Amino acid sequence: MLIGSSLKMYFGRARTLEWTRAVAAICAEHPAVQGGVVEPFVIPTFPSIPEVVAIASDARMLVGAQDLHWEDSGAFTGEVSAPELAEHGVSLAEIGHAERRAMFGESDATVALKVAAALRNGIAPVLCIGETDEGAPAAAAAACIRQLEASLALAREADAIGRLVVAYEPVWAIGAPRPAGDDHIRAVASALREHLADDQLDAQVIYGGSAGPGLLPRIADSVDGMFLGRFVHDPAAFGTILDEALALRGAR
Ligand SMILES: O=C[C@H](O)COP(=O)(O)O
Repeated sequence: MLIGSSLKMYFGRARTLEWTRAVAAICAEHPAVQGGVVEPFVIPTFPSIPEVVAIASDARMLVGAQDLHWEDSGAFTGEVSAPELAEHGVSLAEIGHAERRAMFGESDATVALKVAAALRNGIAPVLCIGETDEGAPAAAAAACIRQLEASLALAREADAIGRLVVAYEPVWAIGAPRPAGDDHIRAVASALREHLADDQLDAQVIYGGSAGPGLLPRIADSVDGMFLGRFVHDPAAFGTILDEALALRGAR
């Protein structure tokens, strides 16, 4: 199970490091992490990456970036390349989050460029997809598969291989009081898993969107992990979800 959180732009440097130290301390002691049941990750803002990598690596936590540019170098003021992120020890990069699509004009075309850039640089894309409006699971799954394939178009043309994390995040469930319904998540995540089952990319499907303690046991048969936000701002909640993952492993 891949379980982690994007800190978005919620915290400054001090709180980012405080949160990472607290979660790293939990992970360093937790049998779910140390026993290999859970691979934890954290995705801080760009400037905090080097300090977060230093804290996280001792606790077997992966570190991600919240975005990257699709070119490997050049005159792209304000952007950050995949090769530079890799130099910093970043192994995941969030691509196409709903907030970036809605507020910063990201399209499936730019997402496809970024996914290809991540894969060619050995960084696993955390490719965020999800339907915009609440509706029937079958329609949501169809929309997500269309978005997924559009986002993978260039990687497929390049015959890319590597790890792919698909973060299923229904847009209507992000920043909400509660996650999407269990049956909805299970139906869409299962369809995505089935779609990717024989893929040459090594794909995992994780769920995000107002997720917190209590959700994983209800959807664990359909997902490979969780993409957490506000509901793990208290580090103890991260520990609770690790407990849940461990209990699920024990139950199998
Ligand atoms: O990156 C995480 C997701 O967008 C979910 O955030 P949220 O749990 O705060 O809704």
